[in-house]
Amino acid sequence: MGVLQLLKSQFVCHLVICYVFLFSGLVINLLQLCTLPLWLVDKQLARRINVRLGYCISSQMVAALEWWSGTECTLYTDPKSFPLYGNENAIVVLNHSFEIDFLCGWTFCERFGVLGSSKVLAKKELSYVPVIGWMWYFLEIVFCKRKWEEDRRTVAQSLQNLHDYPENFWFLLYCEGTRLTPKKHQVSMQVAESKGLPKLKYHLLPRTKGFWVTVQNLRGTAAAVYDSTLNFRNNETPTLLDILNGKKYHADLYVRRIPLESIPEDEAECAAWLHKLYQEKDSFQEHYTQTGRYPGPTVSPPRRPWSLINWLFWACLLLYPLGLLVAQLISSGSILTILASVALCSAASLGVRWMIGQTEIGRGSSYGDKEVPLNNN
Ligand SMILES: CCCCC/C=C\C/C=C\CCCCCCCC(=O)SCCNC(=O)CCNC(=O)[C@H](O)C(C)(C)COP(=O)(O)OP(=O)(O)OC[C@H]1O[C@@H](n2cnc3c(N)ncnc32)[C@H](O)[C@@H]1OP(=O)(O)O
Ligand SMILES: CCCCCCCCCCCCCCCCCC(=O)OC[C@@H](O)COP(=O)(O)O
Repeated sequence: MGVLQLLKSQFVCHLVICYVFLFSGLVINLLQLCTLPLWLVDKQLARRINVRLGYCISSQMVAALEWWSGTECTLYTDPKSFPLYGNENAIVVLNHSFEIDFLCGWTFCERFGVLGSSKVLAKKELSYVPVIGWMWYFLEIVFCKRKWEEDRRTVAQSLQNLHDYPENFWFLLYCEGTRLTPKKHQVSMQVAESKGLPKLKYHLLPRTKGFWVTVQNLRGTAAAVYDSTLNFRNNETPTLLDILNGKKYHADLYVRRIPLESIPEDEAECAAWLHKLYQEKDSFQEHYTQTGRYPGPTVSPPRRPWSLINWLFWACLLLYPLGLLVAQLISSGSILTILASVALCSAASLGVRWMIGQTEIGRGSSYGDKEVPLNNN
């Protein structure tokens, strides 16, 4: 292990990274709150400011992936579609098997200049996560309860609100609805069987209603669906803690651009279209598993310095007062103050650990792992 790698695995480094993330995040959340009155006066300006404030938070996690862990990203895509990426609104359909797939998604957003404005159909529980979840309120992220009867109206309304969004955005949709586990796969294949659909080897059966409602409500706003399949080389399954430890990975992303007009408007036809898409995704995954690559040409969009510059800015801003505080604390010699500070730091560390836990599949929801009573129609 090299010196740098040893340094990256040190707990004190993780504490510093997490301290900067947490405190800058809370400061930014506060600034976002201050933009509330502006929404009434100039909504588009408020949105643009929030895109930049949001960037200051999410790019820190991207910086951890790109600059701290040094993870590399290769894109497999049609060269004719490449110039459109980042220059149009799009719905991104991504496989959901990795703990950091959202982070790799963010990295690609960063490289195509749409990180601050990127959107997702996210489970409601994530809106309560401090920093990230709170930031999402101001970025008009669409939340769902994964209960169609409750979601159908709210999701459609939130999507409609994006019609006049002033910046290009990618809207991420994990149609599988939850992360893949052996149990969830088994249950979802039972559902596939009951619906007379071919079984999928690498994906859960996609939930079609969210896709249909998204496509219908973003017609005229988004130009295309980007069908995306993500994998890591050498069968690796990275976690956020691995990234914090500075472990390097290589992500491969296969993207096909599908014009939105080619997707059927009728709900049942749209559902059938999505099922077919997932069967194709399964075959790309099989190809990757067999050969270690996807079909077609590759390109490695370069990482940009902005995420690192942003992190360095917040680190300088926050580490200096922290240093002064620690020095003052030690020189004060007050055991009570020192104990109170240690307790505060421990609470903050536990809080961040809980946030990291939100990304862990082992701590995931039970959504989709219950046997469902099936009627064969
Ligand atoms: C590469 C570039 C990347 C770019 C990245 C861009 C942006 C990044 C931005 C942010 C990054 C941060 C990421 C944060 C990640 C957070 C992600 C999540 O929270 S995922 C969870 C929430 N999202 C979803 O669930 C979306 C998919 N779900 C749906 O669309 C659902 O339909 C729904 C709208 C949520 C409604 O849920 P509900 O449970 O009510 O679903 P359905 O009505 O669809 O379910 C009933 C339906 O499904 C059949 N069924 C039953 N059991 C199963 C099963 N186990 N598997 C499959 N199907 C099942 C059942 O028979 C019913 O069938 P039918 O429709 O025929 O009636
Ligand atoms: C600079 C780096 C600092 C790192 C330290 C701070 C880490 C803080 C991390 C907060 C992350 C919160 C964003 C969580 C996004 C999780 C995405 C996700 O994958 O959600 C799962 C859902 O899709 C489905 O849920 P399940 O039904 O599988 O359950």
